[in-house]
Amino acid sequence: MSDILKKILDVKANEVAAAKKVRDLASLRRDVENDKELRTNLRGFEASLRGKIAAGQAGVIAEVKKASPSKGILRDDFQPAQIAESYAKHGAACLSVLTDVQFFQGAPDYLKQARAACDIPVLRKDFLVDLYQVYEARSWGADCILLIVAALDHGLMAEMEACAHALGMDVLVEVHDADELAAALKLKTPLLGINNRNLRTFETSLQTTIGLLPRIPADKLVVTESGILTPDDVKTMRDADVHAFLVGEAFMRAPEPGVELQRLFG
Ligand SMILES: O=C(O)c1ccccc1NCC(=O)[C@H](O)[C@H](O)COP(=O)(O)O
Repeated sequence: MSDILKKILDVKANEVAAAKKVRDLASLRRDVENDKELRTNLRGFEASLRGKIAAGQAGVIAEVKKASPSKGILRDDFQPAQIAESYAKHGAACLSVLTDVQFFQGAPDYLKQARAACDIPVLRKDFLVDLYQVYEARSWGADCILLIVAALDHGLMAEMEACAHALGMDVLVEVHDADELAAALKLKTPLLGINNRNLRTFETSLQTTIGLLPRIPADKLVVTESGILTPDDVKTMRDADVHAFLVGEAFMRAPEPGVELQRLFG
């Protein structure tokens, strides 16, 4: 495991322990399961991606991310609601909102603000290490969670997936290599993210996605993540039959993120 991932996971374990002291898992779970609004107010993350792709378009998961460990601050004028509106207006299928505070300068409130400003589904983008965070995600309105194979014991990962599905959320499982892919394919979710960022060097290579494609069954929906910066990058992926994208930096650095989405994806 890379040093940065180790550091992030330590922080997450501490955050969960602190949150449980305020409200324990049983109580959070009860609140989420008994909230009628939360049981019904779901937007269908996978369905939104598939809808765009069926219409011949790219399924773009547009990220709301103020900063990152590799690049520092990406955007000074950071207004999650405005960014979300811009993405939705210019054709994003879904949003990805960073809720991590320490490393990405995200916040749970940003997820709530972004979701309230549009009608497209939202991914809680964070490093999930405990069932508690799955319930948290739904309590904040998330329609989908991210499970990172490199960060999780495989038994716990399956348990978190089952919990998310029981709450009506979709699950995006993320891999970086063939071993992680083998573990991800044991899950039920059809949403398979391939992250092009090497977590040791922070370098991105689209070959990470391309190289894993032959090992992926046809019923999986591949999402290529990280390092999509130009229309040529998009073309490379679409030529390889990859039509779903998770993009952050390229949009965050643009004056109007949604306009940049349209420029990259046409
Ligand atoms: O973005 C980082 O620097 C980073 C560092 C360590 C772990 C994860 C990291 N990023 C998470 C992501 O997956 C990206 O935010 C997402 O794929 C969008 O990538 P990009 O378009 O390159 O901003």
